Amino acid sequence: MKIFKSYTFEAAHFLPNMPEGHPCRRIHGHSWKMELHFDGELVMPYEWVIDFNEIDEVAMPIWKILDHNFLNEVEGLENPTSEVISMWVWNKIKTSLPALYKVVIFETPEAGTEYFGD
Ligand SMILES: Nc1nc2c(c(=O)[nH]1)N=C([C@H](O)[C@H](O)COP(=O)(O)OP(=O)(O)OP(=O)(O)O)CN2
Ligand SMILES: [Zn+2]
Repeated sequence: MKIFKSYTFEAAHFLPNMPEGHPCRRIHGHSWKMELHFDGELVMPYEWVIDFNEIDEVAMPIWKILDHNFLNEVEGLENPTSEVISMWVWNKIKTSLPALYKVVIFETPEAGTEYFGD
């Protein structure tokens, strides 16, 4: 059984490795979406995989780092592509919630990354 929770956050970034004059090298902002997907058996007698509230307890401290922040100043996000952010989120969550099987980052409604931990 697969379950997920999603979180939106507002954050600014720029991509420092892009060439001079490239629009992504200028500071700009997005309404990002982070999805956390889990895979596991139903736990009885609750008949759920993980309590959504337990996911929140792990995810919210991470969300607080990201929301209304300048991502380039966050340790590990010096080059904050969607790919880097999805790996960063995975590494922060996987130990606490081992059933994590996919992190999805939407940089815009049309573009983003899926990361499965390898
Ligand atoms: N593989 C990646 N490509 C790009 C990333 C990224 O993280 N991974 N990031 C960017 C920029 O940050 C850009 O802000 C977002 O990309 P884009 O989809 O091009 O967004 P736009 O709104 O500018 O695109 P439209 O053409 O208006 O749809 C670029 N590439
Ligand atoms: Zn961007």
